[in-house]
Amino acid sequence: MASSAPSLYSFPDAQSLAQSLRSYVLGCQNTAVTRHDVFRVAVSGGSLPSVLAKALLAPGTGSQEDTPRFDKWDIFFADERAVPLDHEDSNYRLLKDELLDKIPADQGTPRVHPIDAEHANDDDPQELADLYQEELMRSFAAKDSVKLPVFDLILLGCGPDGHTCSLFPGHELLREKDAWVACLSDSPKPPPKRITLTLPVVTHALNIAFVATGAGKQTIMKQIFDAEEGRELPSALINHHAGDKVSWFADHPAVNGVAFPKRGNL
Ligand SMILES: O=C1O[C@H](COP(=O)(O)O)[C@@H](O)[C@H](O)[C@H]1O
Repeated sequence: MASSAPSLYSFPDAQSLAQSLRSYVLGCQNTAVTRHDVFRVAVSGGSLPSVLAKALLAPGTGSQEDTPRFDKWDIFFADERAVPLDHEDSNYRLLKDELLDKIPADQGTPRVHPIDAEHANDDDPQELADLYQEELMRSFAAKDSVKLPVFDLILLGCGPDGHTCSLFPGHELLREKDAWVACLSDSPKPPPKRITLTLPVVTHALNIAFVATGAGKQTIMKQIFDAEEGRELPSALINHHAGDKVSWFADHPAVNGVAFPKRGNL
């Protein structure tokens, strides 16, 4: 269990949320590039890619610290659906349409590591999970002894049921201790076959950010932050295990009525 609490930022509108998310992500980028000349980030699907694109594609101040350096980015996926990369359910396709295809040429080209269902047997999502774990091992394990990958940043969404990545409430995958990447064939949210980073990998990241917007998230946000019975929700487990490494970027409608202390600025 982490010793300290996550930060919950609340913004009046999409514009101010995007501005703060930009500062946060570029802060993580700059620290990572200074430290090891690469920024290793995992990205979710759902509502996250469009908010991230709004943050990163906006004109910046022109200062060095406010400039995306996509040539230094290694982009991985926090979860993916076992569908072709051009399928409308693909998280890769979503990120490509919202962000990757719109990056200005002078900001460089990221190295993108999709979870590509074409590389595995259709009926066997475990094969796809194994292949992606090998991809992570190639990227993170300079030595054979790396126990868990250390992402510089993992960007997460939170579903109205409290799921994050493809880790769903009450699902046995929440007890996974060894695998870096896991599969499921019984996702309660369609499509059923999915690949996901596991809880130990997510909580091992240096920084973890959730984006949760809209009144549709209000009930689950109260459960995650205020209610005893919400403690076992996947998003709450990440708060619990990663503590102050976790920052939530929410808008006012999503956190209306949440008692947990909220901040207005980074
Ligand atoms: O199915 C998924 O849902 C979550 C949450 O999506 P949101 O639209 O409520 O933000 C998302 O983070 C995940 O990547 C995706 O596969």
